Amino acid sequence: MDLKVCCFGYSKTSTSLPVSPPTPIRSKSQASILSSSSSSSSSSSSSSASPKSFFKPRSFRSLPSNWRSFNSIKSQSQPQNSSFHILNDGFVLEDVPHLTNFLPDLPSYPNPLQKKTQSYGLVKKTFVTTEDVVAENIVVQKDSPRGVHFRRAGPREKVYFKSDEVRACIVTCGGLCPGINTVIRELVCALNYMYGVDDILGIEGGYRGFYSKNTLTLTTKVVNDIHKRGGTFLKTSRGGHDTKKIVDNIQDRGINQVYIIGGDGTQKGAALIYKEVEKRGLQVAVAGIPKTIDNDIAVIDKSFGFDTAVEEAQRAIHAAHVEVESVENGVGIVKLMGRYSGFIAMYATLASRDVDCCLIPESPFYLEGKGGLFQFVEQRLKENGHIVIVLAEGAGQDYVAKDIHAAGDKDASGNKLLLDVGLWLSEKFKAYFTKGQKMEINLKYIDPTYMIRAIPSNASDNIYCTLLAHSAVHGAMAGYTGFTVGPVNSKHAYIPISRVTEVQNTVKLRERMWARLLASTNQPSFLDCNEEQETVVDGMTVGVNNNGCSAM
Ligand SMILES: Nc1ncnc2c1ncn2[C@@H]1O[C@H](COP(=O)(O)OP(=O)(O)OP(=O)(O)O)[C@@H](O)[C@H]1O
Ligand SMILES: O=P(O)(O)OC[C@H]1O[C@](O)(CO)[C@@H](O)[C@@H]1O
Ligand SMILES: [Mg+2]
Repeated sequence: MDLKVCCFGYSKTSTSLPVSPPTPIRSKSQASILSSSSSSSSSSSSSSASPKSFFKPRSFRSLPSNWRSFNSIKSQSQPQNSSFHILNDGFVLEDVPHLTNFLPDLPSYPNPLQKKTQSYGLVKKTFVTTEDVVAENIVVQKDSPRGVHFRRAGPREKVYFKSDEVRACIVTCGGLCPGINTVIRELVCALNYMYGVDDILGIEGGYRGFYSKNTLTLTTKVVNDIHKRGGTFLKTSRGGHDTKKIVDNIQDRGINQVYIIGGDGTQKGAALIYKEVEKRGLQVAVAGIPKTIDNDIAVIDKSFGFDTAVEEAQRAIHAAHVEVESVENGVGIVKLMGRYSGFIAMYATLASRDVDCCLIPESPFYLEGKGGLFQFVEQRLKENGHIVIVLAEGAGQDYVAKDIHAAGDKDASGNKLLLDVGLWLSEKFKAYFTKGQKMEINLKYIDPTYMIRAIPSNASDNIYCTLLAHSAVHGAMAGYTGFTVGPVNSKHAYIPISRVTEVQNTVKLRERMWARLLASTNQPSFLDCNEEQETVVDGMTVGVNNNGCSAM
């Protein structure tokens, strides 16, 4: 047989996973707690319907002569908590867990979308099959291995929940982002309109809300207008993740589908909840929906709200440009969000064309001397009479901390609290130009960070949020769990949570987008041009020749 199947983290078979005996039922949890011995009036047995029999070897090409070693593929990404299915032509499926992995006798039912009266009645191919996958890399070389794939998101022929036995909950955690309310609204509508679920709870105030607050009842009527508002209808918080208390609460309330909207920290919390649910043998699907204004979540094309944020940032940049154009030696500084990732700053700069210089966390800069920021600003002021600088809030943090001897404080989730680099830079410019009597400058510092984050999502983000919500609901109803949804090369996929939390998405200085930005602003790269030396770029040490170009 020419099929290689490899599993990491847990076994795909049911034998190696402990399944807890049924625990006493306290509320609606009857449907939520199924032991391996449970049986019910299933329309089909899970052993044939469960997604274990996918990717039959006959569906794939035979071994190419220059097939690279299994290890090289495995080492590209090796999630702790997902299973790999590797075929010998270099095809890798990074699969997401399924409830039948630890509840092998779980009954399945025909998907209610099969009814012709439902919204999907006319769709040519209603259901995504077990063989539909999404490729992580679409730029490939001839004869290169087929690489990593994820399961395509969408409705499945069989579901593992009866509609009237679903008790779903939704929680939002971490910072705000345009579009959260749209996701909440669309989760409720998708559950209700497509799957006939009418028992949906809102967990208020982030993870801590599971154990410290009463729930809200969410109906399509309650959420009808919330997408028109910024923020989160369910409120949010940082800190307060206590896996045991959260899962106790899920169990006590009889919740069997958990939709978790949040950033990288939230997704790490979701992975822990999934693991605990699995340990307890509960029929609870855990679905993560990635949210981050910083666009710092790996694997997915981009995060929802990002487009809206970039669009809104234009308004601030435009205001800065108008201000500095109208005075002599105008210096405009606009600070945008981006703790470790400068995507908003980079895209807003590229979109605007009014920006002379963009500073991001990934690209260290310096002020004094040849190739430094002071020299560049002075030159642009002499040439144009004004300059606009866009600054991601996480840029130059080490530089600032060293300069002002700041201690590294943290927020409730353990994230480093940032120093105000915009204020710091403003003072530095004033000291250099005005106090140093070089020239009188007119400095305007604009900090629109929270204004950008607090607005409702724009049209394209609204559509994106709808797709995310639908994908999450289809996945949970189909029995998938411990997954995150998101577009990979513009096709929505189910991605193992661990895969999106192991690294952060950052701007890569050695990729083309940053080069496009440098070409567009014609700003310095801040690589030291004076001598041949080594510098750290994208976490790698590279040689830099005396033109400031990478020598590798
Ligand atoms: N490593 C972790 N393990 C478990 N829970 C975590 C972890 N990191 C963060 N959390 C929890 O996730 C929630 C949100 O985390 P955090 O404040 O870091 O925001 P986030 O989800 O990363 O979103 P963003 O950074 O985009 O605002 C908090 O309740 C926090 O306790
Ligand atoms: O002040 P808060 O709400 O903690 O959020 C600030 C942080 O949240 C983020 O928007 C990420 O969600 C960062 O860009 C920012 O540093
Ligand atoms: Mg985060």
